[in-house]
Amino acid sequence: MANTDPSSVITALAGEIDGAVEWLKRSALPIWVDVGHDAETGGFFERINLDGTANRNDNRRARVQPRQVYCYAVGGDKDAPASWHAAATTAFAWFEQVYRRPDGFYGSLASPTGTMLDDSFDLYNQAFALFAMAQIAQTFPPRAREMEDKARALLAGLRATYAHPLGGFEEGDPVKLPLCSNPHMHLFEASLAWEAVAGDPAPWTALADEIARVALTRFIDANTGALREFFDHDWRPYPGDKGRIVEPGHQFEWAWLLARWSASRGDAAAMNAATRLFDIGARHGLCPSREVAIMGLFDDFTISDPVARLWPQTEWLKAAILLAKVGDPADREHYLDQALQATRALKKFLATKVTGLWFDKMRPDGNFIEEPAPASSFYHIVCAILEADTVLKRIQTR
Ligand SMILES: O=P(O)(O)OC[C@H]1O[C@@H](O)[C@@H](O)[C@@H](O)[C@@H]1O
Repeated sequence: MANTDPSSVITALAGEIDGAVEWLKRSALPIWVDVGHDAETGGFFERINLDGTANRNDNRRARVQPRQVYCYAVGGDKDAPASWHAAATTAFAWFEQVYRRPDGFYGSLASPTGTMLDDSFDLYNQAFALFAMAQIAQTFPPRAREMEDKARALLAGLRATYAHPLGGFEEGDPVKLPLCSNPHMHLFEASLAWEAVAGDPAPWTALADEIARVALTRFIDANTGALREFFDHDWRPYPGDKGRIVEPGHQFEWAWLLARWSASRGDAAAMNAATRLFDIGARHGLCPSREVAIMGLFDDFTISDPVARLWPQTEWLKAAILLAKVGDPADREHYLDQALQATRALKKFLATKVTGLWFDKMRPDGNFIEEPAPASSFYHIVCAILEADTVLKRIQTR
């Protein structure tokens, strides 16, 4: 699998990434707004069928709307059709109108016409609300102040009601177990996005630093270097097999975030943790025959779930390309080669008959499950392709 000539790896990687950018701009962004956006309500559909028609009757998860808002705010650059930015704006308005509860938190699930079906609090959904607000602030400067006020109020609410005494956040009020690393990962992502765009970055810097500390001291096992998913109320591994789950996609996703954080803070220990996470994902989380990242391991690195979903491939790519830039220069060729492998893995999932859609799950036998493409994966794809394009260009010009 490994390709050892550095210049040929960069050339191959640049070719793959150019192809991915082309696919994104010419096929994916157009179809997910033309077919995937519901002009009647202003929100986004959950899924597009593989024949290219919208799946209009799905209920809509709160996480999907802000993820799609991010895609069309960040993807709609100056040459983009006006409909892309318009879709981001109307979907955010729909999200606010439908999911926002009187206490300022966001509920979890709504019907296609906008009736709230499950208004329960989920930390995960609050993280994506914050993330979308940051991208709106970035893309639409006249709305920056409004978004910052809104995001600050949401963060204040989270701190007031859900702050965990040992750092990080609770899953519920009253206490709900297990505690989870996953929503913290997305809060970390949102805090880094806000740190870059806020008029007053201080609360976001504090949030990012707090989450990094909890990740380094609680989520990551000091002996193996692996990051777990589920915890008891003292941030110890949750009892039973649940507490032993280690997801390769999340090893990569946290590696990317901790590498970003470490580069901005000059924190060498965090960079070591990030490279170790990457290494665990790459050593134990890749299927040699299918050449893709799989869903689940246990803490002894045996396989807990051999299915390969699309999103871990995007996280593999983001972490590899960034570590090629900010990691140990002696390992650059290794990371570039990993980025090339990840790009090729991602491409397998994008090979649908109607261009611009994707398969979400590859079975252990290498066949994809034939099912509608979920909108929830788009944010992973957009972020990975834009990150790979930007970082590779920086690597090439230095
Ligand atoms: O499962 P969906 O909604 O497609 O989201 C895709 C995935 O995104 C990742 O960043 C993680 O948070 C996963 O736990 C999640 O499953």
